[in-house]
Amino acid sequence: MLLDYLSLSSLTYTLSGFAVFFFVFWFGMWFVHLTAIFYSKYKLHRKVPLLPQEMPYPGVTILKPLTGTDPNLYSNLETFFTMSYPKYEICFCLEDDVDPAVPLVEKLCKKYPNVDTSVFIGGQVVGVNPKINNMEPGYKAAKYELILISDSGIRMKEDTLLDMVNHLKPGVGLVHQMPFTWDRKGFAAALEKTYFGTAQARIYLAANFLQIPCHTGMSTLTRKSIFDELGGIKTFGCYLAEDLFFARALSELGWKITISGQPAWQNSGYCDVTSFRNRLSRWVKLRIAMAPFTLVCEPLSECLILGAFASWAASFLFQIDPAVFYLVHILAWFLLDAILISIIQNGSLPFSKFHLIVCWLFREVLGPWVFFTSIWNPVIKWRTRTYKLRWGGIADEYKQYIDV
Ligand SMILES: CCCCCCCC/C=C\CCCCCCCC(=O)N[C@@H](CO)[C@H](O)/C=C/CCCCCCCCCCCCC
Ligand SMILES: O=c1ccn([C@@H]2O[C@H](COP(=O)(O)OP(=O)(O)O[C@H]3OC[C@@H](O)[C@H](O)[C@H]3O)[C@@H](O)[C@H]2O)c(=O)[nH]1
Repeated sequence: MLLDYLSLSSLTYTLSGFAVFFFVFWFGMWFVHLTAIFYSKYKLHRKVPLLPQEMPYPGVTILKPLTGTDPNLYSNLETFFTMSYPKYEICFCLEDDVDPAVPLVEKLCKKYPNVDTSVFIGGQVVGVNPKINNMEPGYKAAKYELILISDSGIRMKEDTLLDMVNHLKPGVGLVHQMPFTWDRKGFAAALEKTYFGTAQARIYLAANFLQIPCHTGMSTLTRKSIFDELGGIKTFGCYLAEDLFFARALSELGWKITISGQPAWQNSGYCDVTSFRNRLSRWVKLRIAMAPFTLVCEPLSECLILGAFASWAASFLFQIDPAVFYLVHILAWFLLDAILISIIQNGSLPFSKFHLIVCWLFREVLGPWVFFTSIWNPVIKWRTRTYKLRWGGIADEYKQYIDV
């Protein structure tokens, strides 16, 4: 009898402990939502102020790693030639001279002879990260103290570089653009925009507000002297997630990190649900290897999963109807996400509210599914190569993978 009573009370205590934990986490996520909304409102899409006339704009070396082409590559690259910034050079880095991007680059260099450009072919193997290997020769030849690393799918507005440089205040060592997308047509494009404008933006903004290194390296402005102090970009060649390791190293040196006023306008010409899913899966694997706490926190921070646990906790602790709680939770989460994406878009979305609901629901189901299917397989495919990740984030090339 006494034993029954004791085991019952210890079960009750254990369940109460779990219920309290889920409830606290649930409250924490509303804090993340609100932080992201207020911070995005404060930080994004501010008018770019010009530097005072007596302060000349610093020169910027743009490193553009390219491998292969896509239907939007030419127009995306062209936006780098038409930026309104007084002093910059573009270093195109290509893996080999038969790369289909070579003729596009040559055509653009001919069309804009006044823009300072150089082309580096062949890269240099300094590690496993193919992007770093590709950029190494361009990095070594960089003329200017400021370096912008800009991925192939990125599109610039006329004042994007100006905006980024303006954010590189004294003490700031890294300015990055929060991933978002340029307006494109189709379901996959709407899905991508919804993901980058809600689930990812929420954590990205909250982490950056709290100065927790959370940086995706698709558009990164930094100082060459910092890279040099850390041994050059080759120091990060052993990682596939060179972006996060660089951000961490730089903040350990005491530099600040900030996001710029414009998000990154990703505009890859290949936009389909499968490649999007594969990219998310690659990123999940990187995150788990680099920040193992995401193994628990990431699925738990998903709307549908957290809602289920919080509904149970609410019914256990306060006898609230779990079905009603769950529905209200999902509705409130969606509304806050809708507010966030509209702030980041800074104008009307290129799809209807109905499409937003569909994409949002699809993403909310896709997110946990991608997560759980990714954790079982440590093999990572990135473009033409395959890698295996070790705990801590160091990668080994697995084998040459033939198909893209
Ligand atoms: C009650 C608070 C709960 C907070 C839970 C947070 C769980 C983390 C969930 C999702 C992580 C999303 C990360 C967003 C962007 C990452 C994109 C990405 O993977 N990029 C890689 C490739 O470029 C890159 O190498 C990795 C970058 C960053 C990974 C850092 C992960 C840790 C983020 C921690 C954020 C904590 C926020 C806390 C707010 C209170
Ligand atoms: O084999 C490769 C793969 C990629 N790259 C270049 O690296 C850049 C990013 O490649 P993708 O667009 O395929 O990949 P992602 O958008 O997922 O990259 C992102 O995640 C991984 C990080 O290391 C990157 O810094 C980040 O930008 C592109 O400019 C691409 O041309 C290479 O030069 N060689």
